Amino acid sequence: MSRNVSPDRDFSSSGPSTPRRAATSGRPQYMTVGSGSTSESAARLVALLDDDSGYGGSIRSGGSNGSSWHPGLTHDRPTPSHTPEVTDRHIHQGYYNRNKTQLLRAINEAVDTLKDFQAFNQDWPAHYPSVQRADPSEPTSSQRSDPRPGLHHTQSTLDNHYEPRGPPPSRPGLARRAGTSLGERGWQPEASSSAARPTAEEPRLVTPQLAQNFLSVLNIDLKMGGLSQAELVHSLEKKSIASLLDGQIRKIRQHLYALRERIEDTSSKVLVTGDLNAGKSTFCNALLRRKVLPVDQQPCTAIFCEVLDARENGGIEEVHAVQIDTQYVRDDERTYDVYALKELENIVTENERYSQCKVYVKDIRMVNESLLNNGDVDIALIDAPGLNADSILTTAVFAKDAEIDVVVFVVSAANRFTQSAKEFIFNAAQEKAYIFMVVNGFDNIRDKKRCQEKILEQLAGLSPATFKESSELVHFVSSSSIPVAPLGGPDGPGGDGSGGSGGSGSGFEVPDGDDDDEPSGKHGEPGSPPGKGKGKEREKIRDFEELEASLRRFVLEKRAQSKLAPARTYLMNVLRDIDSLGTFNRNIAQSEFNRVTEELRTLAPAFEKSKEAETEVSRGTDQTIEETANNVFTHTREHVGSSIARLAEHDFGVQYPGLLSAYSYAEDLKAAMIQEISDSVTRCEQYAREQTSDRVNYIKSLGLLHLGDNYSPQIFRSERMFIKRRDALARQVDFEVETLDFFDMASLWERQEKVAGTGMAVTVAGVVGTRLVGGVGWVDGALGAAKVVGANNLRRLIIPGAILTVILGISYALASIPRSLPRRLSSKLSAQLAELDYTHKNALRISSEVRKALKFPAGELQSELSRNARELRGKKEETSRFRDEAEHALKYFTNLVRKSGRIRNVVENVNLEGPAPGALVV
Ligand SMILES: Nc1nc2c(ncn2[C@@H]2O[C@H](COP(=O)(O)OP(=O)(O)OP(=O)(O)O)[C@@H](O)[C@H]2O)c(=O)[nH]1
Repeated sequence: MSRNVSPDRDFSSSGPSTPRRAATSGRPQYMTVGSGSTSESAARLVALLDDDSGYGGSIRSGGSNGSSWHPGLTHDRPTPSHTPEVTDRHIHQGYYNRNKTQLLRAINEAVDTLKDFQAFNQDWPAHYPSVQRADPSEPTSSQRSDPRPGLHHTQSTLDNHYEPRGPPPSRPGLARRAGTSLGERGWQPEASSSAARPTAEEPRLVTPQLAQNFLSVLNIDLKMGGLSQAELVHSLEKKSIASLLDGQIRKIRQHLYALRERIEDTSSKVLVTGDLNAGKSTFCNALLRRKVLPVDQQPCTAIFCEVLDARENGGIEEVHAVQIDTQYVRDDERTYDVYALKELENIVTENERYSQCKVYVKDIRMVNESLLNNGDVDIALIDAPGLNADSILTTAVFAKDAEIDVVVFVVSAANRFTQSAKEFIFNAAQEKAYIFMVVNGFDNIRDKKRCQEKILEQLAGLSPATFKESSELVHFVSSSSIPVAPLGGPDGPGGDGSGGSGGSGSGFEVPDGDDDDEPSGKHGEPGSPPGKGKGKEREKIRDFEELEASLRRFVLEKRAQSKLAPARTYLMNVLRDIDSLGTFNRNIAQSEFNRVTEELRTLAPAFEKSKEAETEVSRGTDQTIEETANNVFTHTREHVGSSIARLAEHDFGVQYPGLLSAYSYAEDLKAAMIQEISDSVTRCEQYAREQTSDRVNYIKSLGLLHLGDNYSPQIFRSERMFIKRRDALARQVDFEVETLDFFDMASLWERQEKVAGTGMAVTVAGVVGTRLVGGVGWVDGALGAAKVVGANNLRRLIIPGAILTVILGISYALASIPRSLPRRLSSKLSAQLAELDYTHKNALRISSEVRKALKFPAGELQSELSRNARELRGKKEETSRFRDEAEHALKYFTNLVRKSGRIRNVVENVNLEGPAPGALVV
């Protein structure tokens, strides 16, 4: 094994770990390892450094003596030539830009759509699907509540003829917004703006299985009080759901903004990770062609080091060490400590104080060569600590970060995949699918073919996708073979040349030319033939350049996937959810529109009919009331009047006990007469009751006719009529039985005349003969008798006759008490009743009670009908409003579905795959 160095480089003066400075010239120094001749790339790099890089100008041009490092990064760098690789990159970039533009446009449209949706959701709370509860028979809260709260109040009874009815029959619900079953069980829509309305039947829409997949990003996360989401959706007010949905949409919008920002960000992050001491830092330095990160044979990198273009830091090269638990903000110096680049070595071991450091360095390479700043995308390299039990988790988390576009895994060719490496790759492969593999230290391997086979064999199991693309993604290189400029520049103070294991000491370090496959680490051993070493060296550099080209392609391609794919996926989810929710709501709006339109079709005539019924019933009941009251009035007058009139003839069944008890007889008779009058009134009342009951039933029948089952009048109790305003005849009638009442003077007088005539006739009969017989009246008889008997005889007859007459009269009067007393009493009673206006008053009382009794159901029916008409009017107006709303919602959601579909088509057509990695390289 020999170490061959370029003859024009002086490296003998210092060992590999000693900082080197060009001994003889001021121009950038470098060392090369190998056959002794400069490799093509190294030569190009040297030429570049000498002529173009702005390292302070070429020493040949006699400019600066090169004592200071002036990476003229602010100078224009030459436009790269259109090599196939560049063309490939441009094509990739073209794909990327087109996809990026399409996605950005789609994001903006989606954001606008979501904003609209939020606004619409305020007016028309969107329906949100929920899984129906297990027991459909269980009433919903809305079903539990009375659909007619207004009817629950106790109706104050105006009259005690009526009893409050039982619970009202259920009335058809008012117009409500409810979805229509779309088929399968499991889902049901919720009412929206009609949130307070009862939802008698909540249709199911899709199966619970589908429900789980229904919404992904618009899914409202409801985790409260141990209730399931479905239960919560049920228990929450529709407005609450709408506001939760609003919150969710806001979050989605924010996420879309973040994605948009990330898409617009032209930088890309590459995480370089791998086993301890696998050569990660060496690899990063090789990519940068500058010894930026400290390299040590002992594990040294303890924190994440992100290498960024110094232009992002105002062109200043420095290290920002970010303290643990601090969020790095470049513009806020409080979030980090500033160090010079050369101090990086001390910082990277500092994992007690710092969590990461940002290393701002100037790019020394041409646009077409640089990975860091290649003209298309600014790449930030992140050198991770070597994997071990402690760091594996942190690195895995880091690798999963959405900001990481590409994971480069550095594996030692000699050690192959360790357990930590396997674990990491296996996990990262789930996330990233492709991992860029750098099998480093390949120069140390003697049986390269076997090593390659072994590595690929292991990789096949760890990341099949990467294995499949291994020609593009797996590279066997020797990072330490790549010439790197020292930290301070090729001739700067930091150029210690330790980047290559066999670094020789000039400002630019070219590692040793190990041409042996032995895993020996014996770099730079002298003795190898110079030609062989040179060829091998060139080969290593070529291998590395191929790696760089692949990595650039991979970064560009993966950037598309890592930046655009999450946006695309998320956007697709958002749009799918908008579509699902839009379709769900559109269908509900459609069915609601159909339902309310149909409802309106029947409501209009029902409303007209209700108005007609109101008038008709009003007229009908008024007439009935009047007729019935008049009928009862007339009946009462007639009946009571005739009872009074027939009092004298009425057999009250009161026995005349004789003269001695005549007075009590008279009292009994009087009471019986009063009773009879009262009875006649009672009969009239009974008649009135019957008439009223009949008419109440008639009114009820009218109610049933017009209101159907919705009509539930109070129960009429006819026996409760006339309770308050009873007839109080006994108390009103006030007359004493007088002696004269026992004698009917008129009839008595008439009778006496008859008796006197008879006596005279008897007296003179024998005298005057038959002449007297034909006499009609006692006066005639007397005159006749006077003529016959003669005046003297007659005078003698008068006294006994008169006595006889008186006796007869008295005895007659006494005997006729049972006949004359009723007459007398009845006429006295009649007179008093007439004075009291008894008949009329009772007729009025009874008929007015009838009127009142009938007015209640009539009024009740009337108010029911008015309420019904009012309700129908309200329902009609409300239904019209719902129809307008539903129509508006239908239009909105139809548009929403159409729009989300259109945006989705655009997003779907964003093909992130592009051409296969390297496919375009001819
Ligand atoms: N022969 C040979 N040695 C290498 C190669 N790459 C790195 N080395 C050496 O391997 C040792 C470790 O290199 P580093 O770059 O520090 O490794 P690392 O993975 O960054 O180490 P940690 O971050 O501390 O885990 C150094 O001595 C390097 O010179 C290579 O390709 N070939």
